[in-house]
Amino acid sequence: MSATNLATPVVITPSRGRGRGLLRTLLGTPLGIAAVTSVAIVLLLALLAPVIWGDAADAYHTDALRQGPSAEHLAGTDSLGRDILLRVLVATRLSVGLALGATAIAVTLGLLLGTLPAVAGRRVGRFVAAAIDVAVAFPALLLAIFFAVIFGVGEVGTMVALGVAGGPWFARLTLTLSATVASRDFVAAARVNGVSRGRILLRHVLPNIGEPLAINATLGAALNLLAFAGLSFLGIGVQAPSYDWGRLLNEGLNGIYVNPWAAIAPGVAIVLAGLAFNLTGELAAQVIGRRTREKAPREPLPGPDDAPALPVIEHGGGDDERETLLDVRDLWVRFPSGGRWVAPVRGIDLRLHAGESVGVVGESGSGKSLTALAIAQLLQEPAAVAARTLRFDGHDLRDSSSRQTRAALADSLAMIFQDPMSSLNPAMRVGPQLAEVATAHHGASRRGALAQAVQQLSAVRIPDPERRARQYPHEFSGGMRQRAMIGIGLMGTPRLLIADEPTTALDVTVQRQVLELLSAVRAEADSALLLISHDIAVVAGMCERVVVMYAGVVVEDLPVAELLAGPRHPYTRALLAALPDMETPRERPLATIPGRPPAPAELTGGCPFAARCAVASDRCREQEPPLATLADTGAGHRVACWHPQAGAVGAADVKTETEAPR
Ligand SMILES: Nc1ncnc2c1ncn2[C@@H]1O[C@H](COP(=O)(O)OP(=O)(O)OP(=O)(O)O)[C@@H](O)[C@H]1O
Repeated sequence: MSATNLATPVVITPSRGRGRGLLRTLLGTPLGIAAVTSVAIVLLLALLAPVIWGDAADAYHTDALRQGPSAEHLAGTDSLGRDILLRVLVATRLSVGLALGATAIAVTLGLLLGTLPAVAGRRVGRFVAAAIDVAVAFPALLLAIFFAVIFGVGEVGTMVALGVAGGPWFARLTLTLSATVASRDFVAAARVNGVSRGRILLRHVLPNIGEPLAINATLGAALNLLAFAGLSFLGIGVQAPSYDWGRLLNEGLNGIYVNPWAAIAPGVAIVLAGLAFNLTGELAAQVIGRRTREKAPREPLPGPDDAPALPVIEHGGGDDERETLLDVRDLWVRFPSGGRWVAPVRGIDLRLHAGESVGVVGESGSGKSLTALAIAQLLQEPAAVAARTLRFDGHDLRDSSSRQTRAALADSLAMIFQDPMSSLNPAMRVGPQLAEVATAHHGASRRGALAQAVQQLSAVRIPDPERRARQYPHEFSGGMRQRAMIGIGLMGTPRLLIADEPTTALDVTVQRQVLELLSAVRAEADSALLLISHDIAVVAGMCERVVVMYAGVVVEDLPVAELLAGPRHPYTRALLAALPDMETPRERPLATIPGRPPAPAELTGGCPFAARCAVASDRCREQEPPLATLADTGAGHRVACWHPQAGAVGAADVKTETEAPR
């Protein structure tokens, strides 16, 4: 047994969440059955074997000394004629009990030590953290032997020794996990609200690290089982007349040439019990990891999974003769929810030409981000994505497992997220983060890539780029971080930039600068832009075309010029009419669209905007209108409405809160 194995927990940090019935689901898997059955057998033996076979295992058979396996003694007898199999079974209680006891001590000690820096003052905290680091540096086996001598050779002394030796590992784990949680915003908020350190630890930190600790404790128990057997084998652990598997193994090895089963039987027991604990640890990890996942509902998936693919369109609808860069038709995103499928994105049609800038607007929850993530192939299980056409730059994205498709996405599509702090690596300097793209995609040398990174930082208007390239993201302001993200996006040769609310986290002046920069640099690079925003004014200022989304569908797709002249869908008109301008009377309340968009699970089949629409009819409530070109609009203007409006937008297009929806 290696010293590093001894009571050294394997660190598993599972995802968090709550769910029901998952344990039952897991019991249906081979791993679940194996783990539960094996651990149940081990525990039952530990409980019952000494009661049932305790006396028989101690009985001497002077007529059968050191015998091999026979019908009477299945694994043979030892030098005093005692039945080896019965002794192995009876030893389960002591072996498992001591391993669990040592684990309990290690976990308790680890929790106490690991959380002390969080509750004690800074100086004490630093001292404890340093002491833990020093203790972890010692080989755990040597520590255990050292403590066994101090606490006294024997089962209790060795159990305490093993627990104390394993404590620093759990303390280090607790310290690392709680430091990660302690830096989260909800802990900072609790601190600002005057919550005491002890309460923060109990209410906010420990519940968030309990699961990984529990899993590692289970795996630690398996390692302690092996460690205890090892120490007993060395003569430090359990002393005669008591016996555990380690002692039986030691005794068996003395007569291995006469009866090999005397050594094999306790060896097998150690391996099987260790395996049972390991399987339980694995099972615990899976149970916790899967708790957030919903089971796939039995009902058929809504959407175009079995529908034939649509023919490729080289030049998208309208009069635009530019090459079609992105062609999305009938795109669906579905999630399992409460035993049903819900579809927050329901058959989106979207086309982008090379170099074109298109804005996607809509209220929160309309499916804008999911659409972008589905296009960039960033959605994972349990999301189910399907489309009749999903082509980008000549590649069928539905075949995202193909190497060429992945390479095309990596090189030609760049994504800029809402929060640059979470999309930049906090442990890496900014320059190397930009340089990584040049190294990965263009095989640039380290030095060459860094020079390109500095150039790019300068191109996205970051002052003193050489110095800034050597800094970490936390040393940048929010606006500079977002510029750096834009810089990263432009390090490759992106044909399409998808920017998902790129300025939401920034203040108004910086927002404007970042948007102007985005507009300028993408025009220079001749990249197309898909700008997602809830601000129709921003989109109108930056894009050639606007796609308006509502409750998972596109309700209007129109050129910006027609948006200003007067859109046709009542929702688009209401969005525009609700925009305040310099002439909006200050004494009047701001106009709002009363009500809220329906959640994906609340959709009933009619037009999703009907409940909030001033011109909705019975037909609207019963039948969902298709997205179509109207007789009096150009091919580049499509609307999904049974009663499209005309003319300039006015106050009548938006209701105030006092007006009830019809
Ligand atoms: N993992 C998920 N499981 C179930 N539903 C989800 C999941 N992710 C998103 N949704 C639902 O999908 C809908 C659309 O979400 P999405 O993030 O695309 O909205 P959005 O238009 O980008 O909103 P925002 O402007 O607030 O970012 C929401 O109702 C959301 O609750």
